[in-house]
Amino acid sequence: MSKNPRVQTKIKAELGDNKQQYLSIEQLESLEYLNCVIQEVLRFAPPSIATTRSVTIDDRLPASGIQLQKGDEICINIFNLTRDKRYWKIDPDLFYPERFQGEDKDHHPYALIPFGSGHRQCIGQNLAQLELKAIAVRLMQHVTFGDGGLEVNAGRFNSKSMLIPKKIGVTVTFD
Ligand code: HEM
Repeated sequence: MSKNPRVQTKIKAELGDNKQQYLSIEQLESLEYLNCVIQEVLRFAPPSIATTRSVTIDDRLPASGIQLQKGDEICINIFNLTRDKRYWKIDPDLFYPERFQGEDKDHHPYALIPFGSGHRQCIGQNLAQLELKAIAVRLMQHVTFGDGGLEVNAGRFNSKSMLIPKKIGVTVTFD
């Protein structure tokens, strides 16, 4: 957000006159641009960078022909999928929420799986997204984030199984 004042301005514009009050779940759900921003945050910096699956039968990957054995553990790299240029029309290294309103609206369903997929997908994903929206709205109703400068706000990530911001130093201005 601190590096994208344009995005903050658009969220604030979408909030319109809702500058003070708590919003209902229905109101939060109706904020289309905010929804794109949340999707873009989860794409650009997926908190879980990977998930795993156990192979239950001997199988072969159709495209590459790679042989899988029953009992193998497969790591599905959620982060790499979000940055794979084969699956995104707009440069995936760009933070650009509008992609979900246009060129990347119909992206491959498995190119963006921050909560996993299938019958072991995240049980808390709707709660998590609602919380993210509520927090983002409360912040955007009251403050604007600014770039704290290259030294403290260089971005980047540390990652093991979770993606942790490396250098985030922002200014906070009360509107
Ligand atoms: C931004 C927040 C969150 C992210 C990015 C996230 C991500 C994930 C991912 C990637 C998985 C593995 C899914 C798979 O392998 O297909 C998972 C599983 C799970 N998550 Fe979350 N999660 C979040 C929030 C939550 C919350 C708020 C809860 C509970 C209220 C929750 C509960 C669970 C549980 C119980 C599982 C295991 C499901 C199973 O194995 O059947 N998560 N989550």
